[in-house]
Order: sequence, then structure tokens, then C-alpha cells
Amino acid sequence: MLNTLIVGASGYTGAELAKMVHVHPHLELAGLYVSANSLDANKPISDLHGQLKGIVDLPLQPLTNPEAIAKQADIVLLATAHEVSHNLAPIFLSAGCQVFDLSGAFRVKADDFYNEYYGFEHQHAQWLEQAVYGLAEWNSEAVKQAQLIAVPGCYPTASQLALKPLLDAGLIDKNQWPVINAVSGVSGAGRKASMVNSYCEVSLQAYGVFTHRHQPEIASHLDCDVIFTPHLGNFKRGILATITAKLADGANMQQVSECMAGAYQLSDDAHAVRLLGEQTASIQNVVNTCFCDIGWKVQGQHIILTSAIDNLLKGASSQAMQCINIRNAFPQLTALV
Ligand SMILES: NC(=O)C1=CN([C@@H]2O[C@H](COP(=O)(O)OP(=O)(O)OC[C@H]3O[C@@H](n4cnc5c(N)ncnc54)[C@H](OP(=O)(O)O)[C@@H]3O)[C@@H](O)[C@H]2O)C=CC1
Ligand SMILES: CC(=O)N[C@@H](CCC(=O)OP(=O)(O)O)C(=O)O
Repeated sequence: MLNTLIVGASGYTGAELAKMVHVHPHLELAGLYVSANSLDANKPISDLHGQLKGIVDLPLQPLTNPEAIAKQADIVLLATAHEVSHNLAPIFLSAGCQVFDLSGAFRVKADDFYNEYYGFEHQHAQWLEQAVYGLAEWNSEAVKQAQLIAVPGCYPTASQLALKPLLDAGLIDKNQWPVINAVSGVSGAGRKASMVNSYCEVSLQAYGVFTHRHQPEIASHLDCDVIFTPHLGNFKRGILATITAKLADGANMQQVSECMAGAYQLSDDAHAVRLLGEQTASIQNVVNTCFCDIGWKVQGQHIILTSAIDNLLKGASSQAMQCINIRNAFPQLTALV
């Protein structure tokens, strides 16, 4: 059994991870942590997340000495804010732990990216260089060798899984930037109270227009510029991305369908992408699952793709678990289906 710690366990993605680790046949849930001064320190996690009652009742421990707990851990899941992950990851990595970071702290290697989009200067260039981007269906060979896995963001997961096969196959005209409009449930913003996320303030609307940090994350990993506009929806969880692009000269529906099928053919080791062909993806069909559903339709030279995920699962926790499984040679969807 691999001793597994969750830091940031009281948050939305942390609680999802606690459930998964608990049911995983090869992982031992060795500790749940919150910040040293957390108001929730020492409470059972199930006091905060009632669905865990009788399943996981372990206490949320204050993280006062990460160096000490690192010595007892094989795997550490960081379900913490970007800057917290940035500061903590090197401590666990130096102790030899495998680190799976759900934040954006190690996802993008471009110069000045962290100053510009995250508001802090990255201090761990070496770890940033070594980090592997955990887009599970695409980077499994690199994930198998990695010590630090940067789990992709929620919008980037939904967007890239739909566009990457077509871009790699040269079926998209890159001169016409793909346009991604995506709507997320409010849990995407985390559990901490804030005015923009409070019940009476939430209304379906765009935000972060031209400035959201996921635009460069998507563009850099796809190696293609995109227009990305996120929207906040008045529902709890799920993301639907609707993506419009121009096909390369001569590309047609049949080529697109063959390309998608080729990219996501089910091998012996099942993955988490489900292809819908001409049907459209819906949030209802993916919420509380580890799947990304993708549909597409072509008219003339244009394609519209729809891609749906649960932001807390394929957009965060279940993708982290897929990466743990890949890294440790367990079947990819262990603890997820
Ligand atoms: N929500 C989503 O859909 C997605 C989230 N992510 C990313 O995953 C990470 C976690 O997100 P989410 O679960 O939504 O966040 P939450 O805000 O719900 O939870 C954050 C957790 O971190 C804890 N925490 C805060 N400061 C520290 C600290 N210094 N040391 C240890 N623990 C700390 C909090 O507890 P306390 O404050 O009591 O200490 C809480 O348990 C973030 O980086 C987020 O950007 C990625 C993809 C999707
Ligand atoms: C609705 C909402 O607020 N969503 C979050 C995205 C959450 C996510 O993917 O997290 P990372 O920050 O780890 O990339 C946002 O737009 O900031």
C-alpha cells in the first residue's frame, strides 16, 4: 500500500480525493491536512462534507511541519491554492514523494507567465522544468516517469481533449484561432466564501474576458492560439465548452470522425474520454463521473465541438487519480468507475 496524504483536504477537490483514495485498493489514506491556522483544524472531514460520514471520518490536521510528514508519505496530493502548492511541492519532492499538484503552480513553463497571470514570481525553476503536465490521455508516457505531475486546469482539460486530436492531425486551420466559450459551475471557484460566488450574486455571465490564465495554458499546450472566454453558470458543478474552429482546406466530417476515433480508441487500459459523434455533450451526463464527453458536427469548413466534464473530477481530482494510476502502473480508472 502507498501512504497517501491530501493537503487542502477540506476543499471541494480535496474531499473528492479523500473518497477516491479511501476506495483505492493500493492506496492508504495516511493523512488529511489543512493550513496551520485553519478554522477547521482537528474537525473530522465528514463534519464539513456530510456525504463522507461513516466512510471517511479522519480529522483535518493542521499542516505545521510538512518536512516531518513528508518522511512518512509515498504520494502527496496538493489540493491547495497556486501559491501554497508552489511553496509546499518542493518540500515533499525533496523527501522523495510523488507529488500530484491540482493547482496551476507547475503547469506552464513560459517566461514571466507566473508574474503576469498568477501574481507571483516562480521560485522553483528546476521543479517547473521537471514537472509533467498530467493531461492523462495524452501524456501517459511522461507521467509514468515523473515525480511532479501538474494536473491541468478544468477549462484547459475540456478544451484540449476536444481540440488536440484535430490539431495534431492538421485538420484545423490554425490561422483562424479556435474560439472556446465555456461555462462552469460555481464549485470551480473553490469552497472559500467570496462575494462573486455568493448565491444572490451568481448570474450566468462571462468573466476574465481576454485575461483568464487558462488562455495561455490552453494555447501553450496545444501550440495554437485560441480565443477563450469562461462563463460562470448558476449551477454547482460541471463545465461545458463549446468550441468553434475552421477546418483545414479539404478536411471533412469523415476525417474528423476517424481522427477522433483514432485518438481515443479504447486500448486494454480504459481512459476517460467518451466520444458522442454528432450528439452534443451535456453536463448532466458527466457530473459525478470521471469522464469527458465530446461531440462534434461539421458544416462546410467549420466545426463545432462540445466537450463536457465535471470540473471537480476530470477537471481536477479524478484526473489527478488517473495520473496516480498511470504513474504507479495501476489500471487507469482504478477508484474512478
Ligand atoms: N474547484 C475546481 O473546480 C478546480 C480547482 N483546481 C485547483 O485545485 C486547487 C484546490 O481547489 P479547490 O478544492 O476548489 O479549493 P478550496 O478553496 O475548496 O480548498 C482549498 C483547501 O486548501 C486549504 N488550505 C489553504 N491554505 C493552506 C495552506 N497554507 N496549507 C495547507 N492547506 C491550505 C483550505 O483549508 P483552510 O483554508 O481551512 O486551511 C482548503 O482545504 C486550487 O489550486 C484550484 O485552483 C483545479 C481545477 C478545478
Ligand atoms: C468558476 C471558476 O471560478 N473557475 C476557476 C477555474 C478553476 C480551475 O480550473 O482551477 P485552476 O485555477 O487550478 O486552473 C476560475 O476561473 O478561476
